[in-house]
Amino acid sequence: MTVSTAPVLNADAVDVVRSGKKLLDQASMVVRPGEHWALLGPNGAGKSTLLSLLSAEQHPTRGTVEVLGGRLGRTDLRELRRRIGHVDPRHDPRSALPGRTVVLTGATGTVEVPPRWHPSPEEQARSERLMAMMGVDRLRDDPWPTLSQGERGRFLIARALMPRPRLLLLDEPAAGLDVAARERLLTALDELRREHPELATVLVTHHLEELPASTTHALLLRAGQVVAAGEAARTLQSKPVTACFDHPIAIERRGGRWSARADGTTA
Ligand SMILES: Nc1ncnc2c1ncn2[C@@H]1O[C@H](COP(=O)(O)OP(=O)(O)OP(=O)(O)O)[C@@H](O)[C@H]1O
Repeated sequence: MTVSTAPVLNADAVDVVRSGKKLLDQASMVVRPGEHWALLGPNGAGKSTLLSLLSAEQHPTRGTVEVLGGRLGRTDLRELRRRIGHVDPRHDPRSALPGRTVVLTGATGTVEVPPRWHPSPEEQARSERLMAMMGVDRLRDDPWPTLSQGERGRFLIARALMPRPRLLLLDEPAAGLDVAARERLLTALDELRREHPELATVLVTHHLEELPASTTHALLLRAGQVVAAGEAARTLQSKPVTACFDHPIAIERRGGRWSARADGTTA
């Protein structure tokens, strides 16, 4: 089997200007199948803005963005969005859907269940498999409002995987999780990446501790500009991270995972 190396994402010299303010300034990023990118930067750096382009929700003001071979501005964004797995922590169904139904809405790309829509037996079976993989099958009947943040996060990853996306975008998936829930989530992401070697992912976070060991690449953003981008082993180093956060930060990598602390402090 030949594995395609054509980029899954290709943003080239992108500017985003809103209300006269440059939110992204000549930002470029290329993501290939099997790569797992971390998108890091301080508050207001432009991470969400970049993610909104990669998820085909916004157009750039200048520059070009290609997602799964479709050029923003020349492609039907709704059709494109259906092919992207997007884990958005703000996902908020209006009705108290059980967790299993929220997963099924990944097949329709909608927040609620469309009228008169019924899942096929294949969709039903896939949703069951994905809930089991994410370790939430025992919570399948629990209504969404009663689920904890960590449980919702895992349901949302299962939901995002329903259309078998080649690209999975994760917006701060570990935010607000306790340490055990975070570790379970990161282990599940490592396993997911092992089981689907062609899947590409982009994970946004403020915290290096929230990066799975399977992270292969990183892009550091500051004030809308790319400070560093490339292989994680080279990019997630004290010097570029210090420049990105404008604060002396020492990075350590142990057992594949990263940690950060203010430089110059004693342990
Ligand atoms: N529509 C808009 N008009 C003007 N400024 C905006 C608009 N949307 C976002 N901004 C500003 O753009 C900057 C980048 O925002 P963005 O949400 O992309 O940053 P972020 O890196 O995701 O931040 P955080 O880590 O705090 O979530 C911020 O200063 C924000 O206030």
